[in-house]
Amino acid sequence: MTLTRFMTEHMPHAVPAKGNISISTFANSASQIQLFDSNNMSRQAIRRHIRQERNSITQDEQQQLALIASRHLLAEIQRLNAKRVALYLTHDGELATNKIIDALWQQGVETYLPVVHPFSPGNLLFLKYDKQTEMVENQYGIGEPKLDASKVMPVNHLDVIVTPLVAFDASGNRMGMGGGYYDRTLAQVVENQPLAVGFAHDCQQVSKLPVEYWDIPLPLIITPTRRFSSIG
Ligand SMILES: Nc1nc2c(c(=O)[nH]1)N(C=O)[C@@H](CNc1ccc(C(=O)N[C@@H](CCC(=O)O)C(=O)O)cc1)CN2
Ligand SMILES: Nc1ncnc2c1ncn2[C@@H]1O[C@H](COP(=O)(O)OP(=O)(O)OP(=O)(O)O)[C@@H](O)[C@H]1O
Repeated sequence: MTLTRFMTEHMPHAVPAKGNISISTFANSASQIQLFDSNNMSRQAIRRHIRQERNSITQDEQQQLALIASRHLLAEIQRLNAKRVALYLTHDGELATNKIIDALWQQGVETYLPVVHPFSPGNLLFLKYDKQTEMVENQYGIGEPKLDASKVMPVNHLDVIVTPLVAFDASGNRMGMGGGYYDRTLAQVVENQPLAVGFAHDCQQVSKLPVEYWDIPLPLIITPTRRFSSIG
């Protein structure tokens, strides 16, 4: 299917939501999703439960879901005319990014990956990632570009940060792996430059996340079936 035809057939249908968040369901998607009731649960308990859920998705399903979600994400990136996009390499059952990375390379969009900062604890650097990039494993066993100062892109020069997460809610609240890495990164963002886009499985949505003062809500979240947006 061509991308144009795909986009015409899969334009989301907006449904009014609480507050200023609009939730759209992509065409051909199941409209009823059973939300995990996270009320009164600790952050740690929610994290443990959702990590188990996303790790129980089979490899086949994961690839199918990632293909669908990647098409939606690619459409957003094209709509924004983004030239520099930070992504992540899939870990611990996260929605796979390999297809979207390939598509962006084909289109000449620059891609970047997070690198755990070597001496500033809890912080990330974003390094250019292409076919030639020399990779190493970080302390969590996730591949990252070998440190090279000439490959570092300051956060405010990125157009989009595709943000990994463990759990989210319909208000755009996000909870990650617990290191505060993306909280610190997103704290540097001014007026959605770059735009932080959550990318996650539907099963990672919970009814309501406990929010801490340092948590920064995501303006846009894409799942295989839905788009949660506070930016139109
Ligand atoms: N794919 C991906 N890359 C990413 C992140 C992410 O969430 N996903 N990060 C987002 O911040 C940063 C790394 N943060 C991480 C924090 C904890 C664990 C983790 O697996 N923790 C283990 C305990 C490991 C230990 O104690 O040494 C665990 O909780 O089981 C992984 C990544 C940067 N890169
Ligand atoms: N902007 C910030 N500046 C300093 N410390 C922060 C900031 N944001 C978060 N932290 C600290 O990071 C720790 C982990 O936060 P939290 O559990 O919300 O991480 P997370 O969102 O799950 O992880 P990640 O952002 O890496 O995916 C907290 O103890 C918090 O105090």
